[in-house]
Amino acid sequence: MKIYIDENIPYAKQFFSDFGELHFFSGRTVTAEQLIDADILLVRSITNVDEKLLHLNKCLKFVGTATIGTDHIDQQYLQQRDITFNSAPGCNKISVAEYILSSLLVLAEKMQFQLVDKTVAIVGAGNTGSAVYERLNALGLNCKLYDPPLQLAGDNRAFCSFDEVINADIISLHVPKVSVGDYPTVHMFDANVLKQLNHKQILLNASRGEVIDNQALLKMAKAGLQPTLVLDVWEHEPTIEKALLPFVEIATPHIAGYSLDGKARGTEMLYHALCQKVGVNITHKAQDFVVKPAISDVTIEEIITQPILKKLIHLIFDVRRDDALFRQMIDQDDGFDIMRKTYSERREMSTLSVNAPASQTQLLQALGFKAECKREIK
Ligand SMILES: NC(=O)C1=CN([C@@H]2O[C@H](COP(=O)(O)OP(=O)(O)OC[C@H]3O[C@@H](n4cnc5c(N)ncnc54)[C@H](O)[C@@H]3O)[C@@H](O)[C@H]2O)C=CC1
Ligand SMILES: O=C(O)C(=O)[C@H](O)COP(=O)(O)O
Repeated sequence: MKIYIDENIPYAKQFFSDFGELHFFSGRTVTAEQLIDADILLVRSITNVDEKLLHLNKCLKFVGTATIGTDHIDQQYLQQRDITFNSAPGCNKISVAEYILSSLLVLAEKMQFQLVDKTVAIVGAGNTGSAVYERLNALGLNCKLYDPPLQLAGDNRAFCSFDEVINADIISLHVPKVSVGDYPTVHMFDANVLKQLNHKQILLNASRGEVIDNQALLKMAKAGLQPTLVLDVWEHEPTIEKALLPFVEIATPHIAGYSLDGKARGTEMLYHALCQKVGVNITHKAQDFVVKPAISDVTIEEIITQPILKKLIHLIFDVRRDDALFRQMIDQDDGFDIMRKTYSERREMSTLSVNAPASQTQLLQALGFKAECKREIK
């Protein structure tokens, strides 16, 4: 069997060598000619899998994307050709939530506010939105969820209106890219919605760039009216609107989901799907391949205040590192993609054991750490 794999899928050799001959390709430039004899195709989000890419291939049986998002896959076309498709739902939801947490802690320090005083609207209450909710709710923010499709489907959590979204102190976007149907998300934040926001609010987008009309945002920013912006995703990646950058407080090149753990989980999920498709037993586990973290234990002697939490989170992941590097790299040819390709190892909070007073373990666990109980503070 010939298996064609995006070169940026980690641990592909370890997981897929048993299935046949592996061929690696560059996700942005792969062509129909290259894939002519592929039996299995494994991609990431930067490869559009459609008729244009697959029309020369007559033997493809399985397509997998090691990502949560599936907007780059023409699933109807794959269905027509009877090609099995699997994605990796939720694989990197924790990384996205940790990106949001780091960003908010940085902004809270810089702008001198307490998270607990803020209301946050989470737009999209699926895997990533819920992971964000769990963490921010544990920190005492007033969290509101906005997700009409889920609400309509009978999800029994409390949901808010769009009016409440645009009036929240913090708005965090966690929707898929959808351009048709009753609840499209492309330009959900268009000029009309953006003009209802103000400079006291914070708007974070770690979903897909197209959810915010970037030109309308730029216009607003040039007039000095934009909310504080955290943008991980951009319209027209990798050729983004660079003029936006000076107006963005935290800017990164679509790496919110880029922890090693999240990526490895994505590969493992495709491996499971392929084992099922081919009818073989699962013999490999991501944890056999993923290396130990650089920092694995820490002890906290006090009650966790916001400054202590910031230090703790940033032992593992500090979004300012990525923001600084991005601003340096974006002017290089291919800087957006080079930074993603050479992204230095980032781990999830779950790789850190925190030894803390017993009263703090519930919070630490809700934030995703391995919490170990220490004697209570007197
Ligand atoms: N920046 C990054 O590195 C990453 C970005 N993503 C993006 O985040 C998106 C969301 O991921 P998940 O939460 O895991 O997906 P999910 O499918 O679990 O949840 C998405 C939620 O959005 C809701 N939704 C859809 N249309 C909506 C609308 N018009 N208004 C409000 N809610 C709406 C859906 O009902 C669903 O509950 C992915 O589709 C992907 O595009 C995902 C992982 C990493
Ligand atoms: O999982 C998703 O959806 C994402 O957005 C990925 O984190 C994007 O990573 P690449 O597939 O572009 O490497």
